[in-house]
Amino acid sequence: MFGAVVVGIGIAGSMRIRDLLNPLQSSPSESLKLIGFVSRRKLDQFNNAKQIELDEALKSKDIDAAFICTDNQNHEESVRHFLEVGKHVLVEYPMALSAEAAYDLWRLAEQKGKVLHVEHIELLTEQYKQLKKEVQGKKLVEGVLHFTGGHLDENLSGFPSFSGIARLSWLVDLFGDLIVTSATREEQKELNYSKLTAHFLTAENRPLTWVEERAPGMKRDKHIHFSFTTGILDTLPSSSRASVGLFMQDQNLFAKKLLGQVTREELLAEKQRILKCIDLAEEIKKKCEH
Ligand SMILES: NC(=O)C1=CN([C@@H]2O[C@H](COP(=O)(O)OP(=O)(O)OC[C@H]3O[C@@H](n4cnc5c(N)ncnc54)[C@H](O)[C@@H]3O)[C@@H](O)[C@H]2O)C=CC1
Ligand SMILES: C=CC1=C(C)/C(=C/c2[nH]c(/C=C3N=C(/C=C4\NC(=O)C(C)=C4C=C)C(C)=C\3CCC(=O)O)c(CCC(=O)O)c2C)NC1=O
Repeated sequence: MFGAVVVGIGIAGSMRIRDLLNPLQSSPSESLKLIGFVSRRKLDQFNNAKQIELDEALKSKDIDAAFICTDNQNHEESVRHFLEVGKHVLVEYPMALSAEAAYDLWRLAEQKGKVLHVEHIELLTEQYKQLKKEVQGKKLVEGVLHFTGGHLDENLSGFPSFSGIARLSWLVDLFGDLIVTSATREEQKELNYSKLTAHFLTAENRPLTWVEERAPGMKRDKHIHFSFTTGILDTLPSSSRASVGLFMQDQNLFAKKLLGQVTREELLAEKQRILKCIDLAEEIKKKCEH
């Protein structure tokens, strides 16, 4: 059994507590046991889970793993604290808000011999799995991925190429290695309007564009326009809900890693994908700031 603590009780943290208390039957998640949660608010009890102080969680011999579900801005610090005291860590994406911090945290995890797992539920949705099937084997001519969503506080969420890393993760998982050719950022501060546009080239020199647009009240949505040599794909597959919740799927993956049931090759491929996306996010940020 691995004792677990959840840090940060917002949308993601609440779902983590729910899933830790109700693991999927006969799945690796049954090897995780919720010991308590850490929150800055005084909550005492949450779904029968017990609130504990951060210091206590870091010291506790009953806790083997921490689920970091705080705002992006806090990820680096929390991940570092728990790795330093020899705990395994699951962190919600993005793992950090700079490439330097991300590489540093992986090094620390390896030094300590602990699992560092970054949640990427955007790759686990039925819609994405279907999209991946539709794209597989096709040759890209050019493509656009346009995301819209509500306003995010950048002090908490970080630069949009990091808070929007799930879109980068789609593009890299679909089309392989990318290089950033240019990136711009448009902002109307008084309206909390923000639009990031990044241009890439694939390894086959095909152009890809990512737009991340946010404003108060803007609907959370994604649009694609992918031209292939065989035709155009401009609607995302409609998809049913996964029979196993996304956070539960992710928790199973983490538990499998703790149990040593994931091969070195798989671990390495995942780490490389995550760092590749973080590198792109960093590169986009730099280009926008120039
Ligand atoms: N909501 C979702 O569907 C998904 C969220 N995520 C990621 O999960 C993380 C959290 O997102 P949400 O739950 O949506 O945000 P949220 O704003 O609902 O929750 C964040 C919580 O962390 C708490 N917090 C911040 N700093 C803290 C600290 N130092 N100690 C203890 N608690 C602290 C905040 O008070 C808040 O309750 C983000 O990194 C986000 O990118 C990832 C995938 C999906
Ligand atoms: C209803 C308000 C709502 C909020 C505040 C919300 C927040 C939210 N959803 C996210 C991703 C995500 N959120 C979901 C799914 C959900 N997330 C949910 O909170 C719910 C209810 C679902 C279920 C449909 C998925 C699948 C992702 C991964 C990125 C994606 O594919 O869009 C993220 C991570 C950053 C990002 O990728 O943009 C945040 C902060 N999502 C919401 O839907």
